[in-house]
Amino acid sequence: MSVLDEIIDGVRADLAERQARVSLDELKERAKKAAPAKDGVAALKGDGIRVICEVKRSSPSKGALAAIADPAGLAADYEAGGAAVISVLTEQRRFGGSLADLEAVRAKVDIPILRKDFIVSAYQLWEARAYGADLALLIVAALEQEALVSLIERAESIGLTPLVEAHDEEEVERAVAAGAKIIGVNTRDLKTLKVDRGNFGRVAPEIPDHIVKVAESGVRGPHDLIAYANEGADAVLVGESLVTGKDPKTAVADLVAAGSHPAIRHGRD
Ligand SMILES: O=P(O)(O)OC[C@@H](O)[C@@H](O)c1c[nH]c2ccccc12
Repeated sequence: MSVLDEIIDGVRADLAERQARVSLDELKERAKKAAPAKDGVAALKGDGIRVICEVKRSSPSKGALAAIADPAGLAADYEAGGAAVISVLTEQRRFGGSLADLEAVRAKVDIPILRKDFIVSAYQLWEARAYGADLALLIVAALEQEALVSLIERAESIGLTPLVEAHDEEEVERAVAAGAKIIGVNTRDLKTLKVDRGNFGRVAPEIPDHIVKVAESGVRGPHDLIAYANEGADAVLVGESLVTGKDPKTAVADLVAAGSHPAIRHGRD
């Protein structure tokens, strides 16, 4: 069984527990009371390279990264540094996240929020909306094509923008065929957990121009952002280097400044 399969088994068990506690109708009621979702595509497209900053306590590959006693405070620092979107990991077993983190971050920041989890059912999309997310991650490798198509449709119908994660050319093809408007290429293989930054440059050319391209994982600082940008990224998703560094606000500001440099735009046009 791959790491991804193991994670999804745990996610399904936790999901069954929540479903037994909170009915879908209750969740829908709560989602109706949430502020309308913000436009995820608009947040990630435009001048400069947009930076998505992640609230991430631990990972299957590295174990504990940072305690993050105050996820909302960290997210506020990200926002102050110029983040375009905050990513909140809500998976509990391997990443140490929760819906409570999502709720706390929502109460503190105004920019769009991505629910980062292993979404396998519409119930989790309703949860995302009910706890204030604007975007939701859908991982191609975790879903049959039919499920991917229907979760993209369902996400959009409730106002969520799906960020569809692919790892290779074949998964990009599936994401495009399923109607993704934003595709993230994860340079970490979720089956082996290895990061190969070169993967973005190989896979990104397969993504049609009208689709927003996000480079995920392995950004240690501005030089990695610039490399991804020169390979066509509209945005980067950064977790570990921000949560393990000393000053997340300055680290984000440095990334945003690097991503605003005119030379990058020039290289891309
Ligand atoms: O911590 P990093 O290397 O900066 O990576 C962030 C993000 O890309 C990574 O957390 C991630 C990408 N796709 C995922 C899917 C599930 C869980 C986590 C992820």
